[in-house]
Amino acid sequence: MAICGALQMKLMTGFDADSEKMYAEAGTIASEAVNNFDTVTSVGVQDVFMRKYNAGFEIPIRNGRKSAMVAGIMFGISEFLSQALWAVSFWIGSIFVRDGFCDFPELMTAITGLLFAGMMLGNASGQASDVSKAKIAATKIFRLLDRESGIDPSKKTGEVSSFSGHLAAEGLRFEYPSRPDVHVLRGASIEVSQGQTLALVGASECGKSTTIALLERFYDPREGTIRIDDTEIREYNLNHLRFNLGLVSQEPDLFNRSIRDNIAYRLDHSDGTPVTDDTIIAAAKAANAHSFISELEDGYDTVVGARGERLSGGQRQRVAIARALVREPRILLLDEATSALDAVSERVVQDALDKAAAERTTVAIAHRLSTVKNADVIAMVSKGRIVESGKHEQLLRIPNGEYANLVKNQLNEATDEE
Ligand SMILES: Nc1ncnc2c1ncn2[C@@H]1O[C@H](COP(=O)(O)OP(=O)(O)OP(=O)(O)O)[C@@H](O)[C@H]1O
Repeated sequence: MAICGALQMKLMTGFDADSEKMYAEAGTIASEAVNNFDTVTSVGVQDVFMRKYNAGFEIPIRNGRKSAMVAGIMFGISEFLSQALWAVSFWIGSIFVRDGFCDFPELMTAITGLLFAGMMLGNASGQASDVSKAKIAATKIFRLLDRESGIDPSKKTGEVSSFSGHLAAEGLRFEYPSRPDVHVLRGASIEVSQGQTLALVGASECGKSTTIALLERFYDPREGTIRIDDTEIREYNLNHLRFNLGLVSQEPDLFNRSIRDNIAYRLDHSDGTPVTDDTIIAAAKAANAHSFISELEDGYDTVVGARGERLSGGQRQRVAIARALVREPRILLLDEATSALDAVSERVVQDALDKAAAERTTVAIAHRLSTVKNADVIAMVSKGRIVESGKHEQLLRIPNGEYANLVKNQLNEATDEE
């Protein structure tokens, strides 16, 4: 019976592991469809997602049948053995009593002991499928728990209340862990002095957002250093580092809470003291958000909905800017902060960003030349390297330069559109 149980567990571990993988994939498809509900319905691909989702269950169903078959056969064998044990024990026992080896009470004591042990073993083998599932789940959990990140958020040293804002990155080389063969950054170096604006420009996928991700320490570079105020960013306490960098990205994440909470969000949690209304309003004013917030029926108490769905793109972005500014960071990171907006919203948001950048060190990724032209330094990124850097006019003078070509192309596109 114990052998049956062990065999059942061994066979079913393989089936269950495959099924677990397929369930996870089907779950990913379902959550993609739900999270992108608007896109999925507007392009009418619900059926495609349904088919993919159903296809995800083909292997688990097949495995489920095999697994039920194995469990059934093994259960049958172990039940048969347990009943056979009764029969054989009574048969042999009766011979022992007949030949005088033992009396009847001794026989019953031995048989009861034997049979109960057998039944317990049989029951245990019935749990084999649960044991194999628990083994798979526990392996995943322990693998996750044993993983050590090189980026330690619990490090207590390196606390910093504010930066002065000098930023320098040198020789950055980086590949994403999920795609180690793709060399995203191949020795990129940038420097921006306190209070200046650096614009990162370049073709799609050349590594601009990745540079911002490294500055925020979402990842560490494989090679190279990033220094803020002449200290390597690995030396800073991670929370303090991020707290002092104001990040505004293309699609801001707003929480399904009031505008006030969304602006004050991280400050409330950092030292436990709530942010005053004056501070929130000052940040909203600096982000050109105060007037539209005041016009809402519930003002700063307006709940914005999941991911800010009750606000327009431009309004969401201005709340995100206010959230970045309320902490008064000395360094602002703008990752295509206006590229998802229409022309009118873009102007209002850009105006807010220009105001915010005026007193701060700013690293901005932007596609539109009107946004980058006035930057103190423009860095042209190409295939993971900075190939040109300087002011707009300087870069335009480089014969056949990449930035000059980019400008020419954008001007041609603008003329074609007219
Ligand atoms: N999380 C990730 N995992 C794996 N690869 C990624 C990840 N994020 C980006 N990449 C890859 O890294 C490369 C650089 O991406 P990155 O977003 O830095 O480019 P970018 O210059 O900002 O592009 P764009 O202007 O289109 O936003 C791309 O090939 C991209 O597919």
